[in-house]
Amino acid sequence: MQEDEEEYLIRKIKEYPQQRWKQLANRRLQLWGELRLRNSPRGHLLICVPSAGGELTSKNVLIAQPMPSCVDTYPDIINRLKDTGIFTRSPHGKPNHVIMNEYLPGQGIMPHEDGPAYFPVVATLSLGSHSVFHYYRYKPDVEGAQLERTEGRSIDPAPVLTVLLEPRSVVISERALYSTHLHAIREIEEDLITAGNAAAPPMLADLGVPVANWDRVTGADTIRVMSEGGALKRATRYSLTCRDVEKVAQLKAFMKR
Ligand SMILES: O=C(O)CCC(=O)C(=O)O
Ligand SMILES: [Fe+2]
Repeated sequence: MQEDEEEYLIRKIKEYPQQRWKQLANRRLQLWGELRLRNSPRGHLLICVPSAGGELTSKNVLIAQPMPSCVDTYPDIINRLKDTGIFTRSPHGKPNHVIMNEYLPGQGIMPHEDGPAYFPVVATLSLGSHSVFHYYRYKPDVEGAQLERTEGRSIDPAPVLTVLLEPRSVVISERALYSTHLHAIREIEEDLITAGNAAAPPMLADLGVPVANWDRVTGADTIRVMSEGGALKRATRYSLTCRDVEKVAQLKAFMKR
């Protein structure tokens, strides 16, 4: 994505009225697309309703909104993601659901799975600031324990993969990283990097984990910090997480009620 597109998108995201935003403890977000999600105690529960406008129904169901033009007209993120081929096998062949997140420096997102409501591919566009994204795995289940997918399972605190997300970049999570792993952004204001090279890649100084994509970063400052070490201060970051909601069966089931 180009800088002028990034600037435009950030301006549009910030222009949406206050009531479009849902304030969470550690970020705020807007939900867009054909379908909207409601949180449930078991994680993401899919609430499916046809695109009809309007707001909350008596059953506390959020009604869908059409995609905003800044993701499907200019810049045409939806079709550009479609053209990458990553959604070729998804039910609609392209994302139909976008979450816009805003993170201030020091804000992040706890380890979580995006869950089975979506086709297991998510494309995350970063705008305005870098961030550092970690993937985690669960610790092996205790023998004989019958545990739910996510509930009560402990997470191995050592990330299996750590990726530096540059502004205007997109990261795509799929397969095992989508289906069996968790992902998170730590709630810190800067990322301290130790100097690295091909023989010994740069690491996150406090975690001691390598930056997996260190040799693919493009920002001048970021390239310098990867080779010399140093701090990358986080600024306000916007992310667009784009997915295809898979469970059409759930949609039908809901509509019959
Ligand atoms: O903002 C991000 O990069 C990640 C957001 C996320 O994990 C989510 O919306 O499920
Ligand atoms: Fe997520």
